[in-house]
Amino acid sequence: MLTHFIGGEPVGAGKTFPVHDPVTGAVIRQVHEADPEVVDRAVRAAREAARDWAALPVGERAGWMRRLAEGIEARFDDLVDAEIADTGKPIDQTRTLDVPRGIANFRAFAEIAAQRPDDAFHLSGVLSYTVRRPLGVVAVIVPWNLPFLLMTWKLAPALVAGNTVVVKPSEHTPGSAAVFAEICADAGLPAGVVNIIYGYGSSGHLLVEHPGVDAVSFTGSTRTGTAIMNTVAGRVKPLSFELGGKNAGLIFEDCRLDRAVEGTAKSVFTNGGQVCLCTERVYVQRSIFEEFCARLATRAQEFEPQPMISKEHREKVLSYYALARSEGAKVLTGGGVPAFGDNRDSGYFVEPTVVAGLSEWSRFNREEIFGPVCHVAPFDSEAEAVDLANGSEYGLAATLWTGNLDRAHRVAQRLEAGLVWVNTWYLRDLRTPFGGMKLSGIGREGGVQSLDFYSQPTTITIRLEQPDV
Ligand SMILES: NC(=O)c1ccc[n+]([C@@H]2O[C@H](COP(=O)([O-])OP(=O)(O)OC[C@H]3O[C@@H](n4cnc5c(N)ncnc54)[C@H](O)[C@@H]3O)[C@@H](O)[C@H]2O)c1
Ligand SMILES: O=C/C=C/C=C(\O)C(=O)O
Repeated sequence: MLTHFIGGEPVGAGKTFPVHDPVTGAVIRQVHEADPEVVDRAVRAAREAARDWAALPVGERAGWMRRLAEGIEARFDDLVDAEIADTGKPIDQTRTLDVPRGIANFRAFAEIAAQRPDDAFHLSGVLSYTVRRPLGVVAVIVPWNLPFLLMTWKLAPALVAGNTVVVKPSEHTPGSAAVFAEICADAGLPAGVVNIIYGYGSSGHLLVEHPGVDAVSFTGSTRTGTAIMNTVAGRVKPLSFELGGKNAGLIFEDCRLDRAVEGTAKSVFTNGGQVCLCTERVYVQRSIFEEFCARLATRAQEFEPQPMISKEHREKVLSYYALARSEGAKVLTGGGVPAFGDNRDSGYFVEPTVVAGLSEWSRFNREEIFGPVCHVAPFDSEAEAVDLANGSEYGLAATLWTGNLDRAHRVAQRLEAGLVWVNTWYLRDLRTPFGGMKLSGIGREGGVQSLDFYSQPTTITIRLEQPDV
């Protein structure tokens, strides 16, 4: 039974809900669900801890971040196990991406914060400088696809900037957050600096609307982002939103085809397509279209299927497979449910899928699916490729494959996306701005952009005595 972590203590109040193993569908844990009383208790604990935490020198908070990174290292295997149990992710990915990024997130923000200078401006005897102070209590609401990576990506900068936090992980993936609560307690982190509560969207709603919450940092769907924005509008709480995507991949005839096929396959099928950065629209220059499609379809068949997070999400993805057919698509590979002949048949798997032949205006090509699936379409000119990529209401990420350096820069700078990868995908430098345009989000996190969101400046202006010379 997982209990909330509030004021440094386990709190086991409230109703409970089950978490399922996506590989087999079996119930693997029961978790307490945060009701209004629990949410209030967590926010109060965070408020009580806020003043002392904010008063620590940033170097000391950076020291805490390094200790948390060490704590994660010490519990590495437990975190891997918890993450795999809740998500069914491949162990290789969990050991090389999800958990290491938790460590890297704390280390990176410790350095960035400790080294950041404040601004100062001097002009004609007027000196202005800024001091930054934390926002107070930040609600951190995160999804199920990269649970530990995304939680720590927000926690580290929020904490090092001097805020205290109440985190609500996804109802599907509380396990790694529960291990992290133990890490905070074992490290001796002051009580109330990190509070973790569990529950569905209804618990998240109670948290963001609580008057003791000063700001909301949210990663999840555009639909939930809209709901949160409405909830907090009356109190004009600062929001950071990392939302959905409908990301394009552009494959030019001058690319290294083997790398483009492999990279595109990874960008479509990694984590079962359940990464906001995954490619769902692939545009290929006509001269190499047939060959590229054939090779991508072959590569899709080799991918070890990863389960969808839940029965409902699997139904959603399968409904898009059906939609593709009803909208007139040609299915190049997949489109169904794999049969294993063992207990995985009661899990939440779908086949990696590639389809073609749909209009840009089809629902399939406009809506985020969040599964191991893409649509492939040909283009004739660079200008057309850019227009096709930009013809989406989303603007999170884009990937382009070309051997022409001029083209790479020209196209990358014209794409309406917060992130553009050239001849690679999901390669990260944690100091860079991360986030999306249009329906994909508000603001950027990463590096000093995170510190800017999780703090607010006061500008102090002083008229200096003019020297008598
Ligand atoms: N841009 C990014 O960096 C990024 C990263 C990962 C995932 N995502 C997006 O996340 C989505 C998949 O995750 P999901 O299905 O868990 O998203 P979701 O929006 O359904 O849920 C995200 C979180 O919000 C909570 N929540 C739901 N309703 C709420 C409400 N009314 N008020 C407050 N909290 C509420 C959920 O319980 C969960 O913890 C996809 O759209 C994906 O693109 C974006
Ligand atoms: O599913 C979305 C992935 C988001 C990734 C990050 O926020 C990151 O790598 O920092």
